[in-house]
Amino acid sequence: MLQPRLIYRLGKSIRQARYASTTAVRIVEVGPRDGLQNEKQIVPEDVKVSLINRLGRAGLKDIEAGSFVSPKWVPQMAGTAEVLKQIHHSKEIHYPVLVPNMKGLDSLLSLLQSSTSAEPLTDEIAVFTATTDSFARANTNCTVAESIERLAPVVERAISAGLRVRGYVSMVIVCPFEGRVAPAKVREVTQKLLEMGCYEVSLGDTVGMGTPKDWEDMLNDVTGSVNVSTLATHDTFGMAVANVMQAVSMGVRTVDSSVAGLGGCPYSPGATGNVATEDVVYALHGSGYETGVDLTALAATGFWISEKIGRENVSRVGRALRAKQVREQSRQKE
Ligand SMILES: CC(C)(COP(=O)([O-])OP(=O)([O-])OC[C@H]1O[C@@H](n2cnc3c(N)ncnc32)[C@H](O)[C@@H]1OP(=O)([O-])[O-])[C@@H](O)C(=O)NCCC(=O)NCCSC(=O)C[C@@](C)(O)CC(=O)[O-]
Repeated sequence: MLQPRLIYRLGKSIRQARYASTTAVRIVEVGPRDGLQNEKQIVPEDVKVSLINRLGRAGLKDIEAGSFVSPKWVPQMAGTAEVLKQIHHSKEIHYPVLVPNMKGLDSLLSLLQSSTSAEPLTDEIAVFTATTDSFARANTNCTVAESIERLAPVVERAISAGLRVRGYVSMVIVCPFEGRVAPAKVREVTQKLLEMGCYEVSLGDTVGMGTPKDWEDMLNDVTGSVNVSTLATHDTFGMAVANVMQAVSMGVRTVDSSVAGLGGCPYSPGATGNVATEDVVYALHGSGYETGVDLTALAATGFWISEKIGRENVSRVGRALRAKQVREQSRQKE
């Protein structure tokens, strides 16, 4: 049974999601976590730190800094505590970190308690679950129901320690193991995360197969009862920018994306990176929305990190801007 306070909060959120009239869109940059977690090589901590600092200078206000997950499962995220200690903290920026269980929260809270930094190292965690048991098992070694049970006390304790908590639901359109996912399942899991105390829920098309019509149908169902203020859409089939614009046209005002299109999910076969932040920012700015992000500085950061880790920059906008820059430079030399 929902508590009255919660019903009010959900009711307010539905209105926000359905009738959002503001043109401001918040970008949650997930490259340093969702991007780098999937690289074959372990990216050195100083590179992760520089990446986060550069993204902050490009105007991003929410930058996922890493994970407190098991290093046996995702070795690429093992140095997150050091990264949090070394980044240049800005009061205006949130640096959420992924936490899968109480052990992860214990590690984070002891780090926060022992920190002598003037600024808190982070004020936010993100917890994650999925719509299907097959993916939940592959990603976290438990079913969806068990993950909800595992996360509830984590969320409660994080909130009482003064942290805000964001929720993720993976596989909101198609699951690589179980096929098409019913919107009702997305709604059910999203609602559970909100009832637990998550302030917002990110809906992830983790294999990136969804089309704008799939997103419209899913959001129409899910926004019937819960807040969907954010979404993460992977770009495997090249639909991600169109899907973002579909969701924004329906009132969604927070979008997760990854600079240079870095990454993917290590436990989702075939998933490529999240949609590139450069592509989302270009589409939004060109459609009358504001993000506060400096596209030129962001595109330069996309190239910087791609070169550092020897990976192709998959941002179409980043590549087009660079080609334009090269053309202009050679014209000046003539
Ligand atoms: C959840 C577990 C831990 C269960 O994994 P498990 O093996 O069932 O856990 P366990 O409790 O049996 O522990 C196994 C070992 O890991 C250690 N351990 C256990 N927990 C921690 C911890 N927090 N930090 C450090 N160490 C930990 C624990 O101490 C033990 O060490 P041992 O005794 O063998 O030496 C594991 O499955 C895990 O870490 N999974 C995370 C996988 C992951 O990070 N996936 C990527 C993120 S999700 C994603 O990308 C999707 C998203 C969010 O972007 C949205 C979208 O796009 O769809």
